[in-house]
Amino acid sequence: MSIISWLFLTMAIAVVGSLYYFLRSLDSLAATEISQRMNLALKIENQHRQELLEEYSYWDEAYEKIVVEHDAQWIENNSGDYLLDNNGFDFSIAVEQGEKAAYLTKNEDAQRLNFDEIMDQGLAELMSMSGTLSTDTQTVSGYLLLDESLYFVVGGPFIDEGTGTPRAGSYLALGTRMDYEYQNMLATNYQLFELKLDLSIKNQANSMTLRSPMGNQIGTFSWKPYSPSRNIIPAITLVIIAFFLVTTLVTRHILQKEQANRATYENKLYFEATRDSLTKINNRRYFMEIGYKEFHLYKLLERLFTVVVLDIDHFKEINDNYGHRVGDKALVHFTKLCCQELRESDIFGRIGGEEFAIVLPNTSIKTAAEVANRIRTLVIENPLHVDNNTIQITVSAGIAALNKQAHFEVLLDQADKALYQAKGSGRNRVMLYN
Ligand SMILES: Nc1nc2c(ncn2[C@@H]2O[C@H](COP(=O)(O)OP(=O)(O)OP(=O)(O)O)[C@@H](O)[C@H]2O)c(=O)[nH]1
Repeated sequence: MSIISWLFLTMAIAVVGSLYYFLRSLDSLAATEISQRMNLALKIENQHRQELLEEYSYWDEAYEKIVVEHDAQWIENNSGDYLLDNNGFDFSIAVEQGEKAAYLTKNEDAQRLNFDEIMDQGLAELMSMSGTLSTDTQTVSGYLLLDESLYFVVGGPFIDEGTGTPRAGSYLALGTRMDYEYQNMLATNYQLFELKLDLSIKNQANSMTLRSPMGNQIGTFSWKPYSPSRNIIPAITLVIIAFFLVTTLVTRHILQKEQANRATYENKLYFEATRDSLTKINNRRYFMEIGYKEFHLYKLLERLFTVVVLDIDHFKEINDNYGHRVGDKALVHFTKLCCQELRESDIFGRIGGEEFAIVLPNTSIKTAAEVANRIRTLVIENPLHVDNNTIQITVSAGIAALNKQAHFEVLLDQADKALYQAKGSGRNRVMLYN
């Protein structure tokens, strides 16, 4: 795997790890918040119901009509339908003089309740707890299990409006059945999810225990923990995938561009190191390098191997008569003409100012002479046309073939000697070394 791939892998692990930690923390925070919200919900509901109870027990007329006058009609109307319907209670119960008399009104949902059951299942405790309180209202609340349903009950004595003191021997309690409707109301008002009341006693996460006035566990309220991660994960996953996709594409693009640049640069370097800058054919150094290798290979294989050295005749005159720029054009022109006569396998190079050499593998000295003569003829037939001048060029060539020479330079030197003879014999001719 490349360093980049390792880098990506490490980055991906770090991102996923951090995200996992972040989402876990988020979920845990949310779970704590929901649990706090649940506690607050029950506290607020408790407070609200206690305030309603206080309002009623501070009402002297209620005390007079219920405890003193026993006005059944008044009781029915005021602590009955009105109180229950308008404030969400399911029953109200007024107890007088240590249970001597009781007035119980209840709505349809609490029809099966009776006074004794309510007293037995916890109201007696509530009353005794109220009595021990030194507060003005002596209001107490608690959960009671009545007729297999859980009720939230608030209770306290009637209060003398004038003196503000509890009236001894009187007690008023209001109960709310914790039914589906009540749970629904809690869920909606306090943004809680999937609230469930369970009468079996379980100690589990995301739940709270409900206790009777005496502190006994009588039920469990559980809720669904809110997991923000579930909502965020698809979006985050998309963002991560998009991020890695874009990063991968951009990196790939940059690397490819870099590679292409490097390849172009290397090609350029290679070209500059091996080619003659004017004619673009092999320079002397590179010609000698590959010529040397081919020479030894063909010597080993005992195959035909010939070298031709070419030199433009009286080139100095071209320079002198038309200038160096035209001289350069003549060199390029000559090179192009030579190339027309050469094979792919031939090695052509500029080995001096106006001196060129060709390595002809698998070629006899006779064939090499034919090639050299074809070049010579082509050069004569194609004078250089420049700046309205027609410049006739001729070339002389010397040829040597591989036989017993130990080095490539020796062969080249022999071809050069033949060239010298060609020059000496009047130029524009091809001579063989012998
Ligand atoms: N324009 C141009 N001239 C060059 C270049 N390289 C060498 N020369 C010139 O080529 C000429 C070669 O002259 P000589 O060596 O006297 O040979 P010649 O005039 O060709 O005469 P022979 O070879 O004897 O036929 C010199 O004047 C060099 O300055 C080049 O790259 N461009």
